[in-house]
Amino acid sequence: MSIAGDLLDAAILRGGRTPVVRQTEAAECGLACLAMIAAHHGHRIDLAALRRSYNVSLKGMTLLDVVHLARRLHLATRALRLDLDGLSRLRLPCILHWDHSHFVVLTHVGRNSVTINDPATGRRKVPLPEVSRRFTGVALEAWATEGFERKTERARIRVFDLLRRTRGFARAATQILVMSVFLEFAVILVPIVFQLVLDDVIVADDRKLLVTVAIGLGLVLMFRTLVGFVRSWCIAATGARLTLQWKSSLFRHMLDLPLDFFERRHVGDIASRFGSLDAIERTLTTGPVSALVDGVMSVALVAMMWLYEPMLAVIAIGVMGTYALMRMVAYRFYRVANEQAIVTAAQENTHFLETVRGMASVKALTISERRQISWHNYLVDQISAHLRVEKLDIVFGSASTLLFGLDRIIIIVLGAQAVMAGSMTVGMLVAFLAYKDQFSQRVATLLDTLVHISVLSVHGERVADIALTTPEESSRTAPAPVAGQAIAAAPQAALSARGISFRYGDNERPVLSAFDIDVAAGECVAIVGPSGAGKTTLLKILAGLLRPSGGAVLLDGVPVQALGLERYRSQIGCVLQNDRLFAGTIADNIAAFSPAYDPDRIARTARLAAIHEEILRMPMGYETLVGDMGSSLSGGQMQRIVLARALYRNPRILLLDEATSHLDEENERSINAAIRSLTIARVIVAHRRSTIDMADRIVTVWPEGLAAPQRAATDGTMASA
Ligand SMILES: Nc1ncnc2c1ncn2[C@@H]1O[C@H](COP(=O)(O)OP(=O)(O)OP(=O)(O)O)[C@@H](O)[C@H]1O
Repeated sequence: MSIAGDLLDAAILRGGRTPVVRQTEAAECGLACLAMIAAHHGHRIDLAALRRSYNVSLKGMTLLDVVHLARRLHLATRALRLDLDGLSRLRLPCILHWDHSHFVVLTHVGRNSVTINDPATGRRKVPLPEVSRRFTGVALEAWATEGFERKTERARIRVFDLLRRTRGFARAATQILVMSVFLEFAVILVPIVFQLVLDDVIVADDRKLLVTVAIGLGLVLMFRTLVGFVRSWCIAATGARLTLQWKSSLFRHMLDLPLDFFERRHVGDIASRFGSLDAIERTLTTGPVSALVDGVMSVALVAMMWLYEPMLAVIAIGVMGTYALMRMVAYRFYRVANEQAIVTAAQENTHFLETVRGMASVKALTISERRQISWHNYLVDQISAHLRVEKLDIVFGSASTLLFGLDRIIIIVLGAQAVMAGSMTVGMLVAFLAYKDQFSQRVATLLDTLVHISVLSVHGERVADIALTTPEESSRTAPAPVAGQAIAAAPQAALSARGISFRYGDNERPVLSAFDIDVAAGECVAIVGPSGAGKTTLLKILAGLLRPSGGAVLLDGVPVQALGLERYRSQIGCVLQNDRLFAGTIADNIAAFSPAYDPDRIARTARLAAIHEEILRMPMGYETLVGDMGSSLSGGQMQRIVLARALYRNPRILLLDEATSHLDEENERSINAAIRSLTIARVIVAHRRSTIDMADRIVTVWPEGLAAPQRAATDGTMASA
């Protein structure tokens, strides 16, 4: 989209027409379209706020889901099937089903083209032949009904709140401010000295005064350099402190977020949201202080100019006013351009990370060319978005050079006339010009700073997605267990789940409904069921990783929530389907990077997991380094180390999700024997007969909504609990 396009967006943002809301996650086009339509009718809601009221899974939304959410926003809807001719009769803006997997908002229908707001790429005109290829023929009209409120709902972080809560910022800001004020004295003083030199020293040929003035100027210069040096030092130190404080507390917060937060977002997007803190820090370290100083200085400089020549001062103020007006008008599209630059950078980063992580598949499928093309497209989007911001900067830079240059010429001409008329001296004119230049520069910088600070809200919105998501209740935040609810010290425990219900998104069918399971202390239960039935989901719920929408998990009869999640998890040894190792040694990984690990216990658990001998045969034994995410190990080795890691914790409950799926028969047999010999409660999700057979009992999970005869047909061999 061009600068003209940005201008259009900006105008629309002002005028209440249909703004572009960009999706930041792959599955969010439906949400973004609804946000656009709601904004058109006056309810300006951002995606973060919408996401909070409606959980969309990574699979995205169907048209029916869009209808349901529209109803919650008090928008009435009408779904239609139509051909191209019917587009002109639609009530606009409306949602079009696009490319069979995407939604866009139709805002205008012309003779040869239509205008759409595409949540993925922005606003554009689409020629009718392209529409006929991409439009699936399904449209959804939406309009405000009773109960619809014109309001603004934004889940964003107020950047100044961040500052208020930052330790030591107020003190550092005050120091920087005081030093800035000292520096500014020099700015006010120097033109007066120039005037003195021109009017008194040169005219009167006063050499003694010249020496005094030169010494004075030298002292001012030294003072300025020193204060400037200390000020820059303070700014750098404050910036570093802010980054450290903000990033570590945001990372801490992120670690406490529930697992489903990460399951619904791309890793590149989360990284980019995190990176938004850098942008906030860069602007806020100096922004508020320099805005304050520039503001006060502008007033002081106006006063100085007024003292010299009010008429010339009025001209300087008038030109400045014109520039300020121009920046205000253009602010909105500067913001839109910035927003696009950030979102496209996140998309490019996500694609990049995904490609690097999936390199083996890329090569095996010979899709390097296709990945290259799609990455190239993202990169072009990103670079053009940045280019748009840069072009805007160039436009403003040139406009200010032109305006202030003209202003200077006018003032020199009028000032020279005043000197010739005797109402000003040459020294006064030079001093006035120095003040005027400072004034123009200060106000321009002040406006730039204000624009940058306001654009920070874009970054604030992105950080808010992490910072405002409610953390799961951990032991740190959970109340201390009430008497009788503490975890017993006995090595064995019973696990049960009562009435468990779960769905991945508000728009998803339930995976589990009112599901019950009891595992007695010391018992081994195998969970079986067809693929996609919900076994992994159940195991994650039992492990305290997913929070069920209904029902409760109980350890020895005490609900998990009452125990505190972290305390509960510390009792559980868990091996998930795609469990990962972290970069470090094998010993570090088995001991989960505990600083005081017990080598004997590590060897014992590795023996149980049938990996001890293999580790000893490795070049550096337990000190062998494991690559990023376990990449230097075979799938089977990784599975056994992950199992050893789970056993190292001395768990009271062991949960295994296809933990032996990569193993050969012999290794599987010895692991099964080891697991059978354990005396703790075990829950094992398995497909293999040999693993299922070692269980004391089998529980079958059936896909929700599957009728009994279908269940029998799905798997006749499975025993039911
Ligand atoms: N993150 C997710 N978002 C949305 N839906 C999901 C997610 N993870 C799983 N599902 C869906 O939940 C259902 C149950 O998945 P689950 O992984 O629990 O099945 P499973 O019985 O363990 O399957 P398998 O035996 O193939 O591992 C599936 O329909 C799956 O598509």
